[in-house]
Amino acid sequence: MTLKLHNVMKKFGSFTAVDHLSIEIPEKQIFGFLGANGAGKTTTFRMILGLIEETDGEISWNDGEIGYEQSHLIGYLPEERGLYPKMKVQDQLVYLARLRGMNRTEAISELTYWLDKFKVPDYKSRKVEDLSKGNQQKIQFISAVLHKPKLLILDEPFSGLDPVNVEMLKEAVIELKNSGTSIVFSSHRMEHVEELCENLCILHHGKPVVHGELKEIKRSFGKKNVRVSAEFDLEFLQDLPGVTKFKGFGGQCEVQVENEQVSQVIFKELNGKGFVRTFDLEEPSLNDIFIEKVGAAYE
Ligand SMILES: Nc1ncnc2c1ncn2[C@@H]1O[C@H](COP(=O)(O)OP(=O)(O)OP(=O)(O)O)[C@@H](O)[C@H]1O
Repeated sequence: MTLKLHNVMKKFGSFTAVDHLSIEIPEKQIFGFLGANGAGKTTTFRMILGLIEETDGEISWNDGEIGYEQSHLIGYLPEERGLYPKMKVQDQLVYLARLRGMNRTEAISELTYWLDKFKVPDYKSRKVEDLSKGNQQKIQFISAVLHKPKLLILDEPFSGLDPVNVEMLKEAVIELKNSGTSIVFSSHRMEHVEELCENLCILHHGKPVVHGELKEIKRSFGKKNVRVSAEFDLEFLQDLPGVTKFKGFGGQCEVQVENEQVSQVIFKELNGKGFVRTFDLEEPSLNDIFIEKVGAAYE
């Protein structure tokens, strides 16, 4: 059940929020959707869900349209969290599950599973407004997955969560992927995307500037990072040709190099200057790639 967006465009008046976006979201994978504030991520999710209509282009799932029936196979965690504050957690989750075609018994069995998993089994009879923001978010996540969707769309699922809850949610996302759910999530945190996704897209002013497999994106970026620790001053490295960024001081530094050959030049330059404790050549981080493709234009 591949989700395909072909030349999708969304205009609000004369403003183009999403501009000729063509992406494929493979099934049973976790797909990362990145972009600075206002890049068009939420707008894209809303079009996939049919909450707003695309101005142009096509969105298909398994080569068909996403109609009422398919919408029951989708789970959505919106960016604006919205639960009924006065309702008790179990009543609310059962209500939302029934809207998606589940019966009460199934809903209770699923929600019990998830509340146990999130280590909050005793929240069933508590009102949503009495829970902390992070715990409300867990309940909202449960409401998005209770009906066992085939496609799960998560708009910034990790924002506002403490590190323990981030880990818990990540584990849940991985478990859902392993059970065959296709997942798309947006995030501003590159390390989450790096850890969870095989494929991703970076949007910039509504246009995809990077799209594809994470491994291939890193490989084709060309630039690499060299991390050095030595018992002598390394600042001279910043003046070498092919060194594009330098961070550090004294005997510790991380430099970005144009390509692998430059790292060999650095290695030779270090030779004979003193004791080198570590020398590591690393792939660029997704953060490096994001800053180069998107950040530079904002700074
Ligand atoms: N209903 C609307 N009417 C007019 N403009 C809109 C509407 N919805 C979104 N926009 C504009 O479209 C652009 C993209 O917004 P969107 O919410 O999709 O961004 P985003 O990538 O999700 O951002 P963030 O990371 O801040 O959540 C923004 O400039 C926003 O102001």
